[in-house]
Amino acid sequence: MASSSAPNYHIASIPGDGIGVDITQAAKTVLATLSSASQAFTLTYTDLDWSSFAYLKRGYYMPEDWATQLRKHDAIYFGAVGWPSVPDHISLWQMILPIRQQMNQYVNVRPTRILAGTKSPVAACQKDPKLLDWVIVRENSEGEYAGQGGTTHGHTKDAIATELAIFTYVGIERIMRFAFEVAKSRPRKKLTMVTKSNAQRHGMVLWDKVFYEVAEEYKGVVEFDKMLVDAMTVRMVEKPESMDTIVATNLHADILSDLAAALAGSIGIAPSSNLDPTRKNPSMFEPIHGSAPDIAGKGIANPVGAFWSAAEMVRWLGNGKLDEIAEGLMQAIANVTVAGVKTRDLSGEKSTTEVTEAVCQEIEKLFSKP
Ligand SMILES: NC(=O)c1ccc[n+]([C@@H]2O[C@H](COP(=O)([O-])OP(=O)(O)OC[C@H]3O[C@@H](n4cnc5c(N)ncnc54)[C@H](O)[C@@H]3O)[C@@H](O)[C@H]2O)c1
Ligand SMILES: O=C(O)C[C@@H](O)C(=O)O
Ligand SMILES: [K+]
Ligand SMILES: [Mn+2]
Repeated sequence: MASSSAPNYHIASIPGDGIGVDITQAAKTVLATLSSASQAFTLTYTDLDWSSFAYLKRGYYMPEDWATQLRKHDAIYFGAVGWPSVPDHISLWQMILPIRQQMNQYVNVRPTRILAGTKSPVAACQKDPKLLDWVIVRENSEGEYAGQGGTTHGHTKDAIATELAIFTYVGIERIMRFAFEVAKSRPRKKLTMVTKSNAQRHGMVLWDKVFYEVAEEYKGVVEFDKMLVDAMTVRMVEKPESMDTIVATNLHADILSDLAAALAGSIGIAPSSNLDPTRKNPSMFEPIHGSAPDIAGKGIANPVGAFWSAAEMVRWLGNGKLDEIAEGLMQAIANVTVAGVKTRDLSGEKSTTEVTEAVCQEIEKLFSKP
């Protein structure tokens, strides 16, 4: 039992589809152990069956009052959405993207580093895993994800379809400011801005301009530079140590964060925090990966990205008061990977459940009082 002074948080749990269900279950098990072992917080869940399965059965992902329901919670824990029997743009636009937009989660923080006991495909990082330690700050509300565009004559060969990339001064300024603050809070105090302003001459030019305006305020405090997104992929592979915090548009950061995860060893370890920095709406925590239909139901999904996301949720909820508890969970994960208890994507042979149990045991050891 947690001590009576421990804060209780209300969590909306949305496992979603495929391995989203397995890894959410695993994360809840680990969070329950963290709660009882640390006695520092408790969680109360609302389990929401918003999924592609439910959509196929009843015709909608989320009920009409979904936003009101979510706003009753302190945070949202999300698994993944998407299933082959529903077009991917339907599942994304009926669940994850409206949540990110309407909950004002305009920042998506995606840290990447090489976990102890795991191997990067980058040769230099195999010798020195510390070379790769990044935080990608993804703009989470605009760009190609603004939802503007349309199709006419869609049923004929005269079809026309547009996808408008939207960039606003306000949207760019707030993400740049957030990214500079992240960079400033980290030991290396370094920010790399990713762009494509050579080809995209309107939105991306505004993106660059606002970046340099905000940068003026951080001169001498944060070191900063600019990369075109195509060259960025090369730099990530060849000079990982030359970067620390990275800020990129919604689409660019979506792509770069999958690459970052693969360079760190596996897509299965990477977390993300969809944040409303104003704290007026619940923020949402989820691994960056999807529902992985190819391995769903096999019990082999790597739960580490879900655990790391859970650690970030605890950190966010505590707002400075639960950092040590979140670090404890990260330490428990590292102890487990170092011991070789890993899923197949990390060249191990353990199941989701075995990794989960091992992390719970480590949590209990770390927090047990002498
Ligand atoms: N935020 C989200 O919910 C989200 C994110 C990405 C993709 N999706 C959706 O998920 C579905 C599948 O997309 P996809 O295949 O492009 O991407 P994916 O991330 O689901 O899978 C890509 C590859 O990585 C592997 N993988 C992913 N997570 C893993 C884990 N935890 N452990 C071990 N292996 C893992 C998968 O087996 C697959 O081979 C689509 O419907 C897509 O729209 C949703
Ligand atoms: O944002 C997206 O495009 C969905 C998914 O790929 C993600 O990274 O969350
Ligand atoms: K996800
Ligand atoms: Mn993605």
